[in-house]
Amino acid sequence: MLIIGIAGGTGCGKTTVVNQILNELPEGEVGVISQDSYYKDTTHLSYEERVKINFDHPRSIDFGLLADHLKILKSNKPIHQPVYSFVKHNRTGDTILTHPRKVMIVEGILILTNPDLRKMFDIKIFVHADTDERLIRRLKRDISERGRDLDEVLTRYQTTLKPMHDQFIEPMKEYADIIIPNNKYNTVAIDIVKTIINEKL
Ligand SMILES: Nc1ncnc2c1ncn2[C@@H]1O[C@H](COP(=O)(O)OP(=O)(O)O)[C@@H](O)[C@H]1O
Ligand SMILES: Nc1ccn([C@@H]2O[C@H](COP(=O)(O)O)[C@@H](O)[C@H]2O)c(=O)n1
Repeated sequence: MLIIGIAGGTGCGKTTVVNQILNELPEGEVGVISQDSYYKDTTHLSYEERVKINFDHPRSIDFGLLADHLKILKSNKPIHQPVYSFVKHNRTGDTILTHPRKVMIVEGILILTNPDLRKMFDIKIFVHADTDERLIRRLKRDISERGRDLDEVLTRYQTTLKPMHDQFIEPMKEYADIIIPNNKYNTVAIDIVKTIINEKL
């Protein structure tokens, strides 16, 4: 199994890059795990308490469970990937049965901050988009898809998102094997990653 880690700040285009990679590759050969599925279970907290969580700090992620799941997949067994709700700020209680594939892609803002995970990735990719571009994309996406308003996104951006990005996410470029510039759609970089994957399939 080839495990590819794709990191980068919120709105840089990780999910889009993953979908572009999957597009045209043989169905059922490449699997995806999202770090978002591994936000810690916060059922014991009220909604008001959950809203205040710093979701851009590594401690918000259950990296132990994520690493365990990757090990299980590596041993050719399926996992139950939790489903996360950005509206409820919590896991839904549902899971998605995720089967091992020849290539597994793990994507998320903080996945390169965890040394155990870093060791498991055969290829580490960092997707870069400029800060203003990411904020614009995030604003549009969170308002249209994640049930947020302008004030919520901007307040979260100023209080946690930007400081956490500068402290934890941007420095992870150092560990990347490949950095994909993604201010514009980058078909050349996507084709290179697809070629690497096709060699493995
Ligand atoms: N290269 C790009 N140019 C313009 N818009 C993009 C680009 N990549 C992604 N987007 C858009 O930006 C938003 C955030 O992208 P997404 O892939 O969800 O980012 P991430 O997963 O890194 O948070 C989405 O609405 C997506 O359509
Ligand atoms: N309940 C939550 C959980 C996370 N976030 C934000 O999601 C971002 C990471 O997801 P991407 O798809 O953008 O990579 C992260 O910056 C968190 O702030 C949230 O808003 N609410």
